[in-house]
Amino acid sequence: MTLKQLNISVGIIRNAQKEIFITQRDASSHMAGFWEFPGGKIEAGETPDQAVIRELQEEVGIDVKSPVLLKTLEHRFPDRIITLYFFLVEEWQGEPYGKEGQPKRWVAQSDLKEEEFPPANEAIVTALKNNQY
Ligand SMILES: Nc1nc2c([nH]c(=O)n2[C@@H]2O[C@H](COP(=O)(O)OP(=O)(O)OP(=O)(O)O)[C@@H](O)[C@H]2O)c(=O)[nH]1
Ligand SMILES: [Mg+2]
Repeated sequence: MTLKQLNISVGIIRNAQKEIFITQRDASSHMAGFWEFPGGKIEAGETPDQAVIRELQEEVGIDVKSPVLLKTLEHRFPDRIITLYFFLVEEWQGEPYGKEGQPKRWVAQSDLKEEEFPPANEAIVTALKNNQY
């Protein structure tokens, strides 16, 4: 079996109080029940920046301005290999909400918990908790 290769852009939406907006993955999805940074698959012909802007409009209803790429990493799951582009989003228009009905919350950056996120997020969550970004 050949592994699925996916390229994913996600947005770390951070407000002036250093809180981060996270959403919970649907029960029927890959990594169901885990919390995530909103985002999704980069489509053919799209750059990672374009994908994060589109995904955050579709999933949380905001217009992202100047996303900043913090880190790129590859993660191998049993059934797929994903390349993740993590963008810091500090400028946007609108108020983020769970546009697809997904649970959401704002969490202080220092209170993020690695175990609430998919395993590929571990390093970036640790770095955020330690105020490296
Ligand atoms: N959005 C998001 N996906 C993540 C994160 N960490 C992580 O491993 N993933 C994985 O990256 C992939 C993202 O796909 P997605 O389900 O959000 O894709 P999508 O929005 O395009 O959804 P769709 O397939 O319903 O169109 C999933 O396999 C998911 O488990 C994260 O922080 N945010
Ligand atoms: Mg998604």
